[in-house]
Amino acid sequence: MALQDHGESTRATVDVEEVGPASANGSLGDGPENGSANGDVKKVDEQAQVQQDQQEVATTPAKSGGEKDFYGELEFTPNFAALAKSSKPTSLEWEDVYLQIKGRDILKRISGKVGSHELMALIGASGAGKSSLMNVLAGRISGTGKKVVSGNVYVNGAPVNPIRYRKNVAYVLQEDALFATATAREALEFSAKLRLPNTVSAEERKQIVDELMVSLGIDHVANTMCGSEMVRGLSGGEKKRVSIGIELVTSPSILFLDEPTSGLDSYSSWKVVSILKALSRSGCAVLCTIHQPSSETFSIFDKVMALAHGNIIYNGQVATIPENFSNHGFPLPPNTNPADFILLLAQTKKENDLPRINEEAGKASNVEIMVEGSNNNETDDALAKRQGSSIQVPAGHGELFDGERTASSVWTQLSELTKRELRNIVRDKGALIGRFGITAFLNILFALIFLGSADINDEGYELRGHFGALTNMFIGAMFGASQPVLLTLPMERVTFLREYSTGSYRSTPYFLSKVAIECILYFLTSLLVVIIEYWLVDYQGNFFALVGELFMLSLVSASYAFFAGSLAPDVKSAQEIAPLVFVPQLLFTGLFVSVDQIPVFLRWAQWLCSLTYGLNLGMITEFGGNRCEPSNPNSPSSVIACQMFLEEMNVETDMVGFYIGMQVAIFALFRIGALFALVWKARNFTS
Ligand SMILES: Nc1ncnc2c1ncn2[C@@H]1O[C@H](COP(=O)(O)OP(=O)(O)OP(=O)(O)O)[C@@H](O)[C@H]1O
Repeated sequence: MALQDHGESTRATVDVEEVGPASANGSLGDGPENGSANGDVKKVDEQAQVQQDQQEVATTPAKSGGEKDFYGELEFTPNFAALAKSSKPTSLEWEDVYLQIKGRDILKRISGKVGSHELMALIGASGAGKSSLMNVLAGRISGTGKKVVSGNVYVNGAPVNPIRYRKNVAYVLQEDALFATATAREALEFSAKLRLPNTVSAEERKQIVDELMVSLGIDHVANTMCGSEMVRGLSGGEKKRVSIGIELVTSPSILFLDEPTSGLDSYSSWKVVSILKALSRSGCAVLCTIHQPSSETFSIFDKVMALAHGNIIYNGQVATIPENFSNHGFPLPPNTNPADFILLLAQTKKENDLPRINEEAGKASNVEIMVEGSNNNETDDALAKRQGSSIQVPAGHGELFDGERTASSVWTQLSELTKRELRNIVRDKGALIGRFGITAFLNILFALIFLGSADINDEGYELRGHFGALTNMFIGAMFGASQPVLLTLPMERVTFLREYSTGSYRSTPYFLSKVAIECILYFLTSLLVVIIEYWLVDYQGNFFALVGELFMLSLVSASYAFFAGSLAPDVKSAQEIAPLVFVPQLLFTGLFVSVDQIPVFLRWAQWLCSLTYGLNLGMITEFGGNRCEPSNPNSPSSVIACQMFLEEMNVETDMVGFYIGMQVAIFALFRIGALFALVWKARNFTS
């Protein structure tokens, strides 16, 4: 059957007389890109006409469904004319993309194209390979480990290595990885401040954010917090539009979206896809995976690629689906949503019985205009090739991670991140009340239980009670500091991964901002604990020494939690890992068994126990020197008894510096470990 050759009404593309030997260049495999200076891209001289067309398309509000569009009456006409001025019209083409994971063929030589000004949907049953294809094209999967990747990718007709090109594309994740307590405006401003070069003035940034909020239809909720499961905030559709806006601040020319409508009702989905259509009209090539779109939403797309079992079953215009399938012996029943029809076919037919309809097959390849001297449309790679230089980028080593390249300075990153963390503490009132309220409640309870236990002048004084009160206070500080981190980090981590992987900031400012805020919080909670307990329990040591020791232990305990939270896939797993880290600490303090009695091959673990060092310092503060000397001769307390107790507990009063040094070392070790764990996750971050 002869496929119809459908015109591309909105694209600014031109046929080329000659296309260079593509397979040698822009390959997805391990090989370097070493294309020639000539021959890859054929330039044409119709630029002026095409650019005029592009401008017209860009300034025309997107229509979202023609006459069938009953939502159209609601007059939602997003317009990204402003973006059209700053983004470069770009097309994305891929050829023979192959992906194998653990010996299984996931993508079987897929070819396709999404032109500038085009919106393409990637559909297919679950597991068909949609996300995999998009991740390969977006440079988020490389041929390392058990993955084999090959194929060619072209941007504006020039071969590129997607991993190298990754920083030029925007990727909107399925999960809205938004900072819950930031407002919609703050989320966009944060992205603009950290991702736009510092040549962009504050006023220009504000204008970009303002225009985006209007275009995305979120200006009316500008000051509403994004929200989360714990914090009330934006609706699902509004959050998705904020997520898109965050990526749009950099005026990307290629936009990928992984299931942008998942979890949204049909009107919200329609609105999001209408926005994508308008975006494509600004010159952006937009590709998104989508599950079960309504007919109205599906008809907004220009093109669709349907996958099944890693193969294309349809690649072409949305409008010609009925005709093409009918020509292949699969007539679309009347009043059927074409997307549902394709998905049903994909899931009910055997692999060999499925059609392979490809409108692009056999067509002369189209490439976007490239003009010598004017780099308007040109990619870095294309420029390098035109100039005859070769680019060698081994798969799996995007520059983003190797150099942690960011647009803003480290100081800007540190100040923005710290401001955001501070705001988070103030706005998340539930967490704030919980943190200080629970600390106050528990320590009042402890103080009442151990009321006067540390009073060495009391005739009923018992060293055991004094030590018990002290131990309880330190154990409380350890768990009090680690629990909030274990609960929040796995949730916050996805935001870090998104922001870090898009080059918003480096890892060090992120960690420093966290530590800065922790310092404030842990100092205040430690102070609160000692204020409550000091006089009620009647501790003997220096008030500020006890505050400092609890503060140090809190910071180190949070480091363990940070490490566990960085490794754990979710909150539940983090909670499950926590006992592994904290319970052994109780055993190595010497509370239940002397360390000398623990088998030698396990004894090394004592060196990693911050609780031991913290408690040793606390014991020196409470029982060291002549602090056990009572003024009441009837009290059983005595300096000698305390010294013997310290010896029994293996506490050396002249090793204060060592105990502090070990706390600092453990703090650094686990923080750096967590940092590596997070950066490693960010490197492998694909969804
Ligand atoms: N890291 C991996 N290890 C093993 N198999 C994988 C991995 N990533 C993807 N796959 C497999 O590749 C196939 C395609 O997955 P992919 O996520 O691309 O499908 P999808 O079409 O996007 O599905 P969904 O709509 O459910 O997200 C699936 O069978 C999946 O199990």
